[in-house]
Amino acid sequence: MTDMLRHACHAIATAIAPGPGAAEAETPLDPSGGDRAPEGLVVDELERVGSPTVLSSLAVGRLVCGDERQLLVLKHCLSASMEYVGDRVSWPASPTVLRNAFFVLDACLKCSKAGTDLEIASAVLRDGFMHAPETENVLRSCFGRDAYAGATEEVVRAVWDRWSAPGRKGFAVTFCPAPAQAERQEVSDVDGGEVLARDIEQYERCSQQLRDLCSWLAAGGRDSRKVASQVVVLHKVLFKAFVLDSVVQTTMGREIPQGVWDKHARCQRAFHEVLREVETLRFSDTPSMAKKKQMSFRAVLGEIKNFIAAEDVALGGVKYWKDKYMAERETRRETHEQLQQMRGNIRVLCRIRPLADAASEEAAATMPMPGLIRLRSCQKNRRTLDFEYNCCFAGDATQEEIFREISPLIMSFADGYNACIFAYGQTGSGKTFTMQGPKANPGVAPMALRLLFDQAKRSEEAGTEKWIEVSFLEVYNETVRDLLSPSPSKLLDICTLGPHQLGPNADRVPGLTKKHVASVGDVESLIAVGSRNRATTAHSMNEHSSRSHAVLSVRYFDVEGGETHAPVLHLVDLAGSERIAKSEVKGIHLKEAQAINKSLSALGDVIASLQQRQKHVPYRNSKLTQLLQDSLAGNSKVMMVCNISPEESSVSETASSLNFAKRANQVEAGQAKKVTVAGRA
Ligand SMILES: Nc1ncnc2c1ncn2[C@@H]1O[C@H](COP(=O)(O)OP(=O)(O)OP(=O)(O)O)[C@@H](O)[C@H]1O
Repeated sequence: MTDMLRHACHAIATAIAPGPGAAEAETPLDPSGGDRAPEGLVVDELERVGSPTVLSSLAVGRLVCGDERQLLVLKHCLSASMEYVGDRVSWPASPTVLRNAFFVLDACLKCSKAGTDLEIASAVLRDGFMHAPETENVLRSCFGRDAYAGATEEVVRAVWDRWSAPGRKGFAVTFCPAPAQAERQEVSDVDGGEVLARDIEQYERCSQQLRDLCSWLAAGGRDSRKVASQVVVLHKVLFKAFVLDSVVQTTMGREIPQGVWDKHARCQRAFHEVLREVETLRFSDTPSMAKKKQMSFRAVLGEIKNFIAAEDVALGGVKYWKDKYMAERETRRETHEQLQQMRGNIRVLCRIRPLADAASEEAAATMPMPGLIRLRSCQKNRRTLDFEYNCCFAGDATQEEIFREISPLIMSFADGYNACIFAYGQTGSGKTFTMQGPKANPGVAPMALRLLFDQAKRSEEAGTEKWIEVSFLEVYNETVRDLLSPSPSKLLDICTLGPHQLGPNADRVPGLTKKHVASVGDVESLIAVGSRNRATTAHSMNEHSSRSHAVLSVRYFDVEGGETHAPVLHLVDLAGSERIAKSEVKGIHLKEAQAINKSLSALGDVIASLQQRQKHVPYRNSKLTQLLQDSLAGNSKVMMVCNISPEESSVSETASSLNFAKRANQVEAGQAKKVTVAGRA
């Protein structure tokens, strides 16, 4: 065993088996460490050991121990070594990493045991040792050092020749030992304090790593289930570099210079190239793969979020990181959407109502960044709770912005799929405002119908026949009332058949009035009539509190190619849950409040059993769940609008609504199918 190897093994033993006596260990490496997948091992060690010297020594140790699965280990160790060489090891003043990296190559070439090592070395040279400014610098330096004479020099020359082979794009340099001195000087200057120059090198290195990943994917990595973890690792490297940068800039009290912004943009582009590459490899074809990818994003986003939270990255860094977070979040959001569609999840949209009295109170529910709702506790310890959703709106969001998020669902309904949108939330949180809205500022229902009429008009111009029917009912004190009937107090029954037993032509509520509507004006007048008939009352928390759950159902008939599609859209404005002690209701209103809370709790039980995929789902426990069972049991695209109040006095109700929304979002109802009926219902 050479001195160099003894030194390497000693370092490995110290790093891998810390503890009494470890430092004196003479045995180089426990080969059983190789039981894990090579990539995992390197990544783990990189995280845990965190020392480039030890890491490159690890490569040496593994090589000499004759581990059969060395190719990937070598590749990773080499790239890790290069990373550190290019990053912050001031070579050639810190030659250990370099020496070890080349020792690996050298040993591979020299040692011809059964040809394996030679093959590995050739493979590393052929595929693994990619051209990058840093590796080029390393090679250049080797020519100028006596220590790398002999076999290593041959390796270096082999790599060089491969890089400079005719036809190789972007590599027009011819080797000459002299520039090595100049390069060395340049790098020393970088280490001497040229932060920006170092940064550029760092970013370019990251970009190069990303490009290498692309090559790796294209060269066969596509079969590997490790692609996701590779992306995450590189992503982390990239972001750590960015954060370091921001911290340095910020703590130096400087503005982030334009060059750094440009680098960020470059690296981001490189990262997106990799993502596209991953896409073209159809990595997200199956739900399980899509889920993996989504988890990768989540890991990265979590990391960024932590960085943003860190006080170090105050000032200028924060803006940068917020932008970064938003860009990444958008990518993740798209993946998440795809995944949710594949699984038929109940989608969730959260909306914070504006403060009722903004002048005298500070909001306890805020949206510090897109997709994140932060709840500040009113307790003494002032804890905060974070809730993440794909789609959140702060108090200043307009009705149009909310509808923009919902309109794809309405289009899908017009395309033949059942849909259900229900507004959930504490009393006074803005459900009716969101679903119906005042005349001058219409909400989801009027806007959805306007869109449907536009759609119907366009299709009719193209020669297909459409017509729309609406019905409007309420569930009040566990009774069903027809809000469009001339005698709205007449009670109706709900069909007791199970969710999959009811035919597409059948009505869940037989005898319910259905009105054919020809224009938005028709619908608005019907909604006005129904709303007047709806039970509302005033209590301490809302002047016009709805005391019932209201369901506006729209059936959209579409005759196309001899087939009639007649999907149903339910627009549900639930009554608000309330703490009876807080709303101070008595008598009949107390009974109403109890009925509302009971039915909402039945809805909670249904959601919980759907989420846990229980065999029995207790739809029959309330009129509300009996009515919604067709939508919740699958075959319908469902969206929940979770309305929340921002006041500090509502924090516990808000937390419970947000938790409910989380559970609802986890319900996978399965993919909805187009609804076809035999004829006009
Ligand atoms: N986004 C908003 N912008 C402006 N005002 C709003 C908004 N959301 C709600 N409000 C106002 O807050 C009050 C309560 O809203 P709303 O009646 O819609 O609540 P709710 O959740 O339907 O209550 P309940 O369950 O008691 O019926 C209303 O005066 C409404 O105009």
